[in-house]
Formats: sequence, structure tokens, C-alpha cells
Amino acid sequence: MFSSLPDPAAMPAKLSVNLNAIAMLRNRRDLPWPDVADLGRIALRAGASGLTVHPRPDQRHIRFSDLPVLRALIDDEFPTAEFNIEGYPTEDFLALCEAIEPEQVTLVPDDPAQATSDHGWDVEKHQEFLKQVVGRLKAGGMRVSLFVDGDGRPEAMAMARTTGADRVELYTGPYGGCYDRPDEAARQVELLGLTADAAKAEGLAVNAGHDLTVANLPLLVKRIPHLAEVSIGHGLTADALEFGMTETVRRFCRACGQKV
Ligand SMILES: CC(=O)[C@@H](O)[C@H](O)COP(=O)(O)O
Ligand SMILES: NCC(=O)COP(=O)(O)O
Repeated sequence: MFSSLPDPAAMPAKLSVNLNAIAMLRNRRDLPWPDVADLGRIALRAGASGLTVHPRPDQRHIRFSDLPVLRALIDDEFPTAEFNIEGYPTEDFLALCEAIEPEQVTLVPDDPAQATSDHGWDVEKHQEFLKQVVGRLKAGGMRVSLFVDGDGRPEAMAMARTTGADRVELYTGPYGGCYDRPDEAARQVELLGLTADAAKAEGLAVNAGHDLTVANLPLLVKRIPHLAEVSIGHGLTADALEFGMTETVRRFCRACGQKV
């Protein structure tokens, strides 16, 4: 069912640490801790390749004021790390990206009222809009990734390519939700794998994220040896409470196949 031989050309997936959950914890009080930038620094020192944030219009997690601080952290202390900003491309979001200039923007079709992201783009329906947004962000020097469902449909990846996006990010929520159902997890990872194969055939690099954990990463990276990056927040933050941020980032890097 899964490809048995590793791709010798494949590099282990990079880990981008999503700071939304830490910001949400901070926002419980009108106090500046836990400090999002301090935790981002610890994550990058421990071996993460980048930081991800998903600012939402109500700023219930990351605040807009966090963005320049995180940009400066990467620029001043970790110049090879990447900043990934995720979100729905409103005019405000696009202007924010143009001001901060993240290395990567991940476009997500979420509604402001949604608790969290729970589906990828219907690229066929939004093709013209996405083409315009992708073109604008790429003109600003940013890599663009589209959040897509990992449902194994090759035609969706062909559509994604027509927008001019560089990458797709596979929505791994349905896979993450199978933590106690190994048979269904195997089915979901195969669908993700088929989607990733189709994306690769279209010349799109592949990221993945949502509800990934140390336990479910190894099967994902085995099925998708060309996986470029995973962005992880919820499960990683939960583990950081138990093991500390440094040890947790190392565990996640190892689960990606990195030697740390
Ligand atoms: C795009 C995506 O999958 C999300 O996982 C998201 O970035 C997580 O953000 P929250 O933790 O704020 O729900
Ligand atoms: N892009 C997905 C992401 O950044 C993190 O999602 P989660 O690990 O918080 O579910």
C-alpha cells in the first residue's frame, strides 16, 4: 500500500512551528506571557526551520502587533529560517503580508467565524480570484501555497497549478482525527499520498498541516517522501507543556525524519 523504498533524492520535511496556540494562551489575560516571540526563539534554536502564524480578523490568537516582532526575530537571529503567514486573502490580509514580507503565504479559505480551518479551497470555483491573489503576492516576492483537501483527486491539483501557486498545503485534519482508528488512518494517508503525487506531477511542492503529531507524522512522511514542510501548532504546543519546547521540537523534527 505504501511505497516501500525511500526516495534517495528526498530531503526530510522541514518543521514550521505554528504559534497560534501559544498566542491564544497569552490572550487569556491582559499580560504579555507566555511570550510568543520567546517561544518562537526557543523553537528555532531547537531546530525548527520556520514559524507559522494564522492571524484572524478578530485577533483571537496571533495579534497583528506580533507580526513585526516575529519578522524581526527571524531577520535578526535566524536569517535562514522562514516566516509563513496563513489566512483568508482579504484586502487587509494581503496588505499585512505586503508589509511583513513573509517567505511564504498560505492561502486558506476560512470564514472569520470558523473555530479553525476545516477544508481546503474549491480551486475550480475560485480560480480567477486565486490567480489574481497569487499573482499579487508573488509580485511581492512571496512564495504562495494553497490549502487544499487531501482527497486524492488529481484534477484538483491540475487546477491548483493554473493559479500560479508554488505549493499546496494538504489539509491533514481528517488524518489527524483518526488517532484511535489505524485502519481509517491508513486510508486517509493513502488519499493524502495520492494528492501529493498528483501535486508533484503538476510541478507543485507539497506542504501539510493540521492536527499532526509525533505519533502520526512518521506514516505521513513515509508515504510522501517529497513532503517539503509541515506546520504544526496544536499538538506541538500540547507536547511542549509536557516535555518543554526544546525537547518537543526535537521530537517533531525526528518524526519528520530529520537527524537532530
Ligand atoms: C491552516 C490550518 O490548517 C490551520 O491549522 C491553522 O493555521 C491552525 O490555526 P489555529 O490553531 O488558529 O486553528
Ligand atoms: N497549517 C497548519 C498549521 O499551521 C497548524 O495546524 P495545527 O497543528 O494547529 O492543527
